[in-house]
Amino acid sequence: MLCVNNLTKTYNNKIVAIKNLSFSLSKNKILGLVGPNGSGKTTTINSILGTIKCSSGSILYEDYKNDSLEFKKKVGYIPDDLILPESLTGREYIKFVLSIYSIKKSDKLEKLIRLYNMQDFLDILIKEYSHGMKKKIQIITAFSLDSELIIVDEPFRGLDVESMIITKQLFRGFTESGSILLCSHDLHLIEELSDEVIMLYKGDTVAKGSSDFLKDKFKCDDLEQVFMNVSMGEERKNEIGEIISNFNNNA
Ligand SMILES: Nc1ncnc2c1ncn2[C@@H]1O[C@H](COP(=O)(O)OP(=O)(O)OP(=O)(O)O)[C@@H](O)[C@H]1O
Repeated sequence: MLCVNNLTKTYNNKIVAIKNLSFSLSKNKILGLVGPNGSGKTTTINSILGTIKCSSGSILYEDYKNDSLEFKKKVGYIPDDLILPESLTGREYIKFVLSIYSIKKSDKLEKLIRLYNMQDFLDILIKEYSHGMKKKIQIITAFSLDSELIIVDEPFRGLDVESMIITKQLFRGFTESGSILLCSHDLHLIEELSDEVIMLYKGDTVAKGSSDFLKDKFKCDDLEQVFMNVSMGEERKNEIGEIISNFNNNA
């Protein structure tokens, strides 16, 4: 189980990017992390991964701190950015990452390659890949490792319809033994996949619970409406409504 307790991060410019965030993510669950631009999602992910130091709070996976080797073995990550070594082929890249984790042979790898239909592209340089192919290589690599929890940031961006369907099924299948922290601006996907959702706004946790709980609590039909409720004031909602309704008028 991942336990984040009172996570706070203040950057050097005094911006408090995340305030007292607490949650736990247990095995077999998908937790959706959402919020407008600048609400603290990346800060949260980077703090969990230990790539930035939090100002206060604690982050544990089981009993392991996030700077431990055990934590890094158990917690995987698929970033939103397509930062990949462009001068390697897909096969070389996967082999390189597996070697970092001392994995000589992954039974899952061949299945994942076939799942994403990437067998004919593995010996091509990554710089020649399309956006979606890069994303697929990131997903294939991450799911080839022995991680128990995978943090995924906008995993569907750039994927074609078939790959999106496959990825959703892969995520659900993965939770038979593991867990996923899913960060996305796509609230329909978040609602479809997540057991629990955390909504951030300017670093604060403004909503937390299952989609059904949140829809009930805020008397909304879907998570987009909940999001509008918790991350926009009435004034902003009215302003948007007014601009849209007058958009095609010359007035
Ligand atoms: N390295 C940094 N130094 C100073 N301030 C930062 C730094 N990184 C982020 N911030 C600030 O922290 C706040 C949260 O940023 P963060 O990147 O975590 O948001 P986010 O929810 O991931 O946004 P987005 O949806 O745009 O990716 C913002 O106000 C941002 O300007």
